[in-house]
Amino acid sequence: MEDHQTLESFLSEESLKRCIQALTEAAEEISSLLRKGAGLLGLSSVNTFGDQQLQIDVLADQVIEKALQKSGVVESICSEERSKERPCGGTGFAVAYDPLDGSSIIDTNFAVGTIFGILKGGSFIGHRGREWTAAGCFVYGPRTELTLAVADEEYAHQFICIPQDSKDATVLGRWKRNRVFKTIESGKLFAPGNLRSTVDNSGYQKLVNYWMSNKYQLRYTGGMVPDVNQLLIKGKGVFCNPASISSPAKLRLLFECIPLAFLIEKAGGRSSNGNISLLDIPVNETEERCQVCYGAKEEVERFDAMVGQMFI
Ligand SMILES: O=P(O)(O)OC[C@H]1O[C@](O)(COP(=O)(O)O)[C@@H](O)[C@@H]1O
Ligand SMILES: [Mg+2]
Ligand SMILES: [Mg+2]
Repeated sequence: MEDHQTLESFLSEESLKRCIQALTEAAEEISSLLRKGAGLLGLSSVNTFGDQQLQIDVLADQVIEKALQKSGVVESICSEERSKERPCGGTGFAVAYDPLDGSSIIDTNFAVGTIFGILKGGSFIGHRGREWTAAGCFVYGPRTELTLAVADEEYAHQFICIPQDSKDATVLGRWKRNRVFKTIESGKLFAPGNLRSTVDNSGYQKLVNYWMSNKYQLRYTGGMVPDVNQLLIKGKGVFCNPASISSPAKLRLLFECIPLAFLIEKAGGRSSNGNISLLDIPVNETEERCQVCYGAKEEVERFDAMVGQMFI
């Protein structure tokens, strides 16, 4: 579908519109920083998860914070770089985000992204993804795109940022809908994260054998945003990142796993931690990590049956 509806006319609720406008402004700035190669080489410090941060991780985090503060509709924020929830100067929403996902593949010039989740109120703690207002991800590749799902709207929607010369164009008017994602079918495409865990996760090893002997096509970049987003675009396949004792869960429940589950389930796919939907797991702490599987119903059911949640 290419109806070119603007993001501005797609969003009907005024305060959500302001929140998403802030995120798109930030994404345009991050995309321009990435194009210039800003902050790629310098290491900054270590975040609350103990990950080494690049300067660009910290820059992207600050760009988003500033934009959300300006919006006036955000009560609290937290991010992968600064994981404690803190006030953001406005009222209306709590926003959680991974400012730059895929830091380890920025130097290779692969596609990377920003992931976000939005909930009405002041905190994510105690709430499940099913209660969220919206979630999405920006993809910074040859094109800058937004994949967005809103609780009150059906399906997941892709918007492309089309730079416009006209000074009159609103920021949201620059984002044009390109596709609507309604279904994820079973299809022979697999994106197997944390493969090292097959060493001591025999269920995952069996699942990989199943994919190989059934001639699935491997499509994995090491960036969660493009690796999960491709399931929507291709309308088929499976992504997973399971855990084992020697290779524990890496992905963050609040900043990465639930937002992408929100998108995938809105598009007719399934998500799981090996047992239940990621949208049914209440956030107890902003730092929680989780194993994940996303994709077509049958693929996620196969993951639950073969891998399950033994190592969570
Ligand atoms: O390279 P690894 O350790 O297997 O991990 C891959 C995963 O790590 C991530 O890069 C983690 O995200 P960050 O870059 O935000 O830390 C995911 O995008 C990806 O799926
Ligand atoms: Mg990440
Ligand atoms: Mg990150």
